[in-house]
Amino acid sequence: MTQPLRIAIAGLGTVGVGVVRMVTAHGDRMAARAGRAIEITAVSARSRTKDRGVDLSPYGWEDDPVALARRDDVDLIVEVMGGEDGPAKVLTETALGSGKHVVTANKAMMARHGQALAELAEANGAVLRYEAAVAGGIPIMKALTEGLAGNGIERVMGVMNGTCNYILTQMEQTGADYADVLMKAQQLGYAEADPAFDVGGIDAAHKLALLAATSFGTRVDFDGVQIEGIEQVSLADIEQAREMGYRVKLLGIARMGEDGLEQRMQPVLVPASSSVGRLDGVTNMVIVEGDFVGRTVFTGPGAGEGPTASAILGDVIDIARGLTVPAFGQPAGTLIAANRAATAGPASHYLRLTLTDAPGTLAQVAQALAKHGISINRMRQNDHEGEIAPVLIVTHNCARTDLDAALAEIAGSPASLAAPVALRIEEV
Ligand SMILES: NC(=O)C1=CN([C@@H]2O[C@H](COP(=O)(O)OP(=O)(O)OC[C@H]3O[C@@H](n4cnc5c(N)ncnc54)[C@H](O)[C@@H]3O)[C@@H](O)[C@H]2O)C=CC1
Ligand SMILES: N[C@@H](CC=O)C(=O)O
Ligand code: NA
Repeated sequence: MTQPLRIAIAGLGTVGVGVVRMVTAHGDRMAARAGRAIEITAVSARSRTKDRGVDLSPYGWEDDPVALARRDDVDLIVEVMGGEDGPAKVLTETALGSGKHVVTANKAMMARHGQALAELAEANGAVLRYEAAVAGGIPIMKALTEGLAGNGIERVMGVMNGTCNYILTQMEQTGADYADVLMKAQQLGYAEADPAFDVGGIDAAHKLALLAATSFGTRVDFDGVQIEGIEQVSLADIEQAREMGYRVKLLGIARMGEDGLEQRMQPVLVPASSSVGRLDGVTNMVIVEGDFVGRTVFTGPGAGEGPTASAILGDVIDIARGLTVPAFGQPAGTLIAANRAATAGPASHYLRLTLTDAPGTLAQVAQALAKHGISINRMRQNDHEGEIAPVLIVTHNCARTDLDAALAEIAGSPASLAAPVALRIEEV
């Protein structure tokens, strides 16, 4: 009979408690599938006495999470504390350094230190997996490193932050206030410990950097991601976009071209009828375009207790089975440092301008756009009262640098009463 795989859990918040519940609920099923029992032997968190609604009495306890990696009765660490550096990183290094496997949900740590950690794992015959870190419950890392491994990947993109998609869709559907919806996302266990990571696009950028590295065989380059969050997206833009047939999404795109690796995470407009446009709530979507397979689309819950525990235990079962896929799908030493591509290509843009309601104002706008070679595809001025005229414009394809130059001119004119809003329209 094969020995059980003995796991220790560092962190007993949303995800850690989910892992305890899932092992308790499906221990027999997982043992049957893995061919050996999966046993929790020890746990660690900040508070030993907090009531988490699960029975921790069968497990050993460590006040110091790093001590879990030194225990003789632990083969694998589930790291679900979070934090780019600090105890999560020390624990992971200690475990891998002594040949213990690590399964982590920590995208911040992996996006910053993934290369070094993957090298450490391989040097010590340990396995490092992080399915839960990328698009929560969607088994996208497994798809990339196994099912799609024969392909050359040309582009990978998608919606990768459940909190942001929840906020954007709740605001659209209920007209609710941004701060209230963010608080609800926190209560539901979707948000990061610091939700600025979610709304600032940083969490999704961590995931995009990990997807890009695995897709293109490159060293993870988080600093190479151009990041814009959803903080500046207003209810007005969400509503106007909907009226014009679009929805606002925090979309990430990674593309490997002759000019290098382009990685960007930003709020964009997508056609409301597209697969990305139809995503609601905490749902994520990752689209992978491979040279032989074509376009593949993966969708599912991107955050929350159950989906994240599901991803963690998928990795644990693979390790219990003896699967030793490298962290980025190929030996860490073979990953190459990619050049960064200069800019995103031209695209159509949505503009919302707040102008004085006076003769000649629109002509000035058209002139400023024309001066920078930008032509107007659609323009709309809704009914309004008083002296303030909201104007919506959809441009034809244009370079963002040209658009920014035109918008700077418009913003500097006395006819402009508020900073112009510009959002890229992405064909997905
Ligand atoms: N909540 C979610 O839906 C998802 C979370 N993740 C990731 O999973 C990890 C955990 O997330 P949550 O469970 O939501 O966080 P949480 O804040 O609910 O729980 C964190 C747990 O770690 C413990 N902890 C934190 N720092 C510690 C330290 N220095 N020493 C000892 N214990 C410490 C806390 O006591 C708590 O039990 C993070 O890396 C997060 O990015 C990944 C995917 C989805
Ligand atoms: N805060 C993250 C959690 C999962 O990765 C999100 O909202 O997607
Ligand atoms: Na995943």
